[in-house]
Amino acid sequence: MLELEKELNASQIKAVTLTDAPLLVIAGAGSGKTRVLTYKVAYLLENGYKPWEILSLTFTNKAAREMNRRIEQLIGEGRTRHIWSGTFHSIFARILRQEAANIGYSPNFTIYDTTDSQSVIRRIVKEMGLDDKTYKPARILSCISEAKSRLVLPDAYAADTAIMRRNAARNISETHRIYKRYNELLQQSDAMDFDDLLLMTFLLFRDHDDIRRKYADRFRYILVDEYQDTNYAQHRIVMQLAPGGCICVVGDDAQSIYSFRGANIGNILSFSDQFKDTKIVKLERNYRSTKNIVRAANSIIAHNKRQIHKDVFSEEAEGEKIKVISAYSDKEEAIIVSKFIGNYHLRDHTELNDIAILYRTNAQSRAIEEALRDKNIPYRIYSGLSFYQRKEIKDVIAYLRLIINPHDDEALRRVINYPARGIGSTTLGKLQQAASDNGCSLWEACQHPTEMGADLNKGTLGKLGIFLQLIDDFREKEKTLDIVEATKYVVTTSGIQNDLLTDDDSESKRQNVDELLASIAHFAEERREMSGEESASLSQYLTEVSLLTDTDKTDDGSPKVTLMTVHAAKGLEYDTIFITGMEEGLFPSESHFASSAELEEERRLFYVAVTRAKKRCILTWCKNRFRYGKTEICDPSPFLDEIDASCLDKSSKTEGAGKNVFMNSTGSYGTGSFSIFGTRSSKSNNWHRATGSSSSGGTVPPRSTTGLQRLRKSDDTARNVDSISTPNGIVSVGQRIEHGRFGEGRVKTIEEEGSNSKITVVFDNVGEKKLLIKYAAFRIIG
Ligand SMILES: Nc1ncnc2c1ncn2[C@@H]1O[C@H](COP(=O)(O)OP(=O)(O)OP(=O)(O)O)[C@@H](O)[C@H]1O
Ligand SMILES: [Mg+2]
Repeated sequence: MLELEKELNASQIKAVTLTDAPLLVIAGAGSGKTRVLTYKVAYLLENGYKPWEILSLTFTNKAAREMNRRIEQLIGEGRTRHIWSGTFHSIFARILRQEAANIGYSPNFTIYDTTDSQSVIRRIVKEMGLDDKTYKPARILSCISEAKSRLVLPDAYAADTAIMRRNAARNISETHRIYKRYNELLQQSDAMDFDDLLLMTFLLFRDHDDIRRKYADRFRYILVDEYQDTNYAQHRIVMQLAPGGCICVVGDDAQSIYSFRGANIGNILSFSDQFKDTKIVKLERNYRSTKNIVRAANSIIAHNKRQIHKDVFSEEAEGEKIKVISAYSDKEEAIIVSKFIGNYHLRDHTELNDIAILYRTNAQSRAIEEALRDKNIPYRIYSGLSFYQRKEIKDVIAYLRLIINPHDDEALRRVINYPARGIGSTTLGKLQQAASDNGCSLWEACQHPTEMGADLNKGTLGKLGIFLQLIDDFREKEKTLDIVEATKYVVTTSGIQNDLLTDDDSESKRQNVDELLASIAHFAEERREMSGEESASLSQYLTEVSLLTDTDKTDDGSPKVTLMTVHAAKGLEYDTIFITGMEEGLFPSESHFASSAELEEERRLFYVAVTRAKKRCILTWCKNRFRYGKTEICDPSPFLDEIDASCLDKSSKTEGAGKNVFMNSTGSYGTGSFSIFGTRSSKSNNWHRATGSSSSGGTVPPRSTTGLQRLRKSDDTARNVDSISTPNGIVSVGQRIEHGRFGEGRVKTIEEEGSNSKITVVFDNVGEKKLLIKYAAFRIIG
């Protein structure tokens, strides 16, 4: 049974229980918006709604999973199984697959990533004889993406004089033609890009009212988190699906940070104009952060002119002041951060999982990673989708994509001659030309090259035939094997395995391919648990991978510091937050010179960063930063001066950092490895195994378990014991000790875990603390 009164305040309860009118919850950071959505879903389920009647749209798929987990804790296991929950993109991909035939696609259409899309544009620019320095793929793709997210189709694009004038001024006046051709080629390849997942859904519902009605009737209630970051297409689809206004959206205009991707703050501001009789609930109490952090955040956002005024307040403790620390260089900045972490972990027993390091750009992570590795501090990194962007992973996935959709030109181009099989670029060029002349996919051109005008010699035709047979064989196998077995078969039979085995430098690539297999197995398992499906399909897996967001990656959950961009941190919370690179031109980024609107967006981003912290926030900047291949002299961020001075720790605002760093001289603690992919990397899984080895640490044992590792593994298993030998003598449960800082206390439990053995002590003055024996400074007093 749900006990709302115990878990929510009055405004939150109102937001949860109000279901007979469109509802807009507009509230500051940490005020419980996501919590309201979670309880609201549980409330709906308790009040007669069926799971499949609820559509819950979140910013990441991980957030959706977490929400479901919490709901099950509240009202019982299995209750969320058939809820439609996930990101806009993943939910609409699912609907589009079901309805694909109505828009000229097959249910197995491919989702092109940015690299695929840019490669198509590159080909079109060449085909049209345009200058590739002016018509840069990234630039053109962003124009197309902007048009799609505003639901502007190629003809309307060409007819829009404002757009055409703007493009002419930028010397890209042919963009509308590229856009048109780009859509044709994607359709021919049975492929959609990310923006198509929204655009096509909109068109599907617009042009097939029966289908729109089917979904609008099915979803009796729609919930959307982070509404301030929806774009126009998403906003319109929501309107198509909720004509009756059975909808609740939550958001914070002060946290709108995706306008560069077409997000429109106006969607939240105009919500009540779009939905008649909208009720608005404001939440103003922040439950996440200390008073000091909330005050600091308020003082930052107050500098923005465009905002809905809110009085956000906290009833938590006053808390620590915010530290501002300057470093000489980015390298020193990273060392300082790592020392602070070591110290917080050892001295204050802050869990590594409760610490996050944020930065404005991914490039900043390198120096920080290095410093953490030096200190043997394990970390996970949410950055880009580096694992799935690796060549060996993309190669395997391209084969998988071809199995599902042989018309996927980009996948075919990638593997037609990998591993090398004598089909060179000249042949590919001829096939491409034939496909282009006949308006068909490359796959079709490969099937009938001669008929389609590709002049290939007999030898080449033979090689091409073998390749086609190989893919056909894979397609057959996929019907009978489960997805892990099917992928293994592809890796061996395609020749990839052999290629990686014969290359001496391929150890890490082989590990990555293993990791891919592990991720597929994990996916299948999760699918079984979550939806009760017997076996997951390859197509489902590929959809999931192509729609992963930065924070969606899972890992083994072992204690690690989290590294990510501020954008990726949206919606998350940690005890301790470091915000690094607080420099003019970096945060705020250079774009802010362009307009005051850009500066305000950067400021909202800073507001998001600070409001992730529950207890502690440390801001760092450096005087010299290595950027764009050279060392630049930096000024501190103007944002630092915008923070209410009473919220800052004055003593920390000093030159250099030495004074603030109180790490022991060796600085190193614990041992072990780190996650390099930020995903389920074999290395991250091995961290526990490596723990307890010599303090030089940091090297990763190979995957196979050697005798030594087995030994370490057993060393690693924690068990409760009555007494343990320590550098301070033998300590037993019940004994009294005196600790250097915490004073006197009684030993409650002892966990033996090799070099990670810990004692839990109930101190007379400071309560219970868990201490790592190897570092704990204490003496036995009775
Ligand atoms: N009534 C409440 N009682 C106890 N804890 C609460 C309450 N409301 C919210 N919280 C807690 O406060 C924290 C912030 O809540 P939540 O993440 O839902 O806020 P939010 O408004 O979604 O924040 P953001 O704007 O960053 O997305 C969470 O840890 C949540 O569990
Ligand atoms: Mg939230």
